[in-house]
Amino acid sequence: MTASFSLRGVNKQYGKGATAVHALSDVSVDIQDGELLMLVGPSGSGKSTLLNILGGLDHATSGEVRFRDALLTAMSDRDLTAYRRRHVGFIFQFYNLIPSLTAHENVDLVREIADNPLSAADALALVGLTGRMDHFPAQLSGGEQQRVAVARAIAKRPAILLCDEPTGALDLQTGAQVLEALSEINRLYKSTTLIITHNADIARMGARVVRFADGRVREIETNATPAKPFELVW
Ligand SMILES: Nc1ncnc2c1ncn2[C@@H]1O[C@H](COP(=O)(O)OP(=O)(O)OP(=O)(O)O)[C@@H](O)[C@H]1O
Repeated sequence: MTASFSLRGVNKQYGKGATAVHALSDVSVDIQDGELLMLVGPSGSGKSTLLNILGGLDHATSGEVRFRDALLTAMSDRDLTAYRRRHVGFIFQFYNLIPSLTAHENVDLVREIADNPLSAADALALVGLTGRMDHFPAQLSGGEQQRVAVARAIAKRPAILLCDEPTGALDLQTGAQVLEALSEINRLYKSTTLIITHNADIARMGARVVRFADGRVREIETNATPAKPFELVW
């Protein structure tokens, strides 16, 4: 497999002097193309900071971040925006859907900025929402809204899917449906998928689990047989 991301000595510091926060310290890791990787660790250990840097939302303070042949850490803001639009789908804990648009229209919006998108209907079918396309967010459950957010993220067929606590606001059953959708998309489209979770059970669905503490990678575990989302308990 080829490396999707290659990180070397990545540091991220917020602020200066005595009040500086070292959100990431000397992070070096390779992430393979098509991999499903879980990021775990205590609150404040740097997981979201790393995701934001990989997604081109934030800059590392020092070190190198490469995506395939491109050195993200040398890119201008404009190039990073182009990279993000072309290659990255984001899913956050809160779904951030536009309340006045239907599920179909919410997904359609993102397709306009993509080169070769899935149809909104196909993206919604992948997350099991064919019957809910014309519903507004307020007419959908939390799990369904999150699945619309997943459909929106995957409609542009991103090479990378970055998920920050995607089930943080959901119960077991609906959370498992969202994870099932992510795992299926990873299998079908081979999007490199990174999922942040606080939950040790959810982490078992990753082929690898990267454990953070104090802004550093403490451990990388390999799972020979990753768990299926519906086998997870939390
Ligand atoms: N914009 C910012 N300005 C200043 N400090 C920040 C900023 N963003 C994050 N931090 C700090 O950087 C550190 C890492 O934060 P980060 O959000 O990456 O942690 P996390 O592991 O994702 O935490 P959580 O699990 O609570 O989301 C924390 O100490 C946080 O307070």
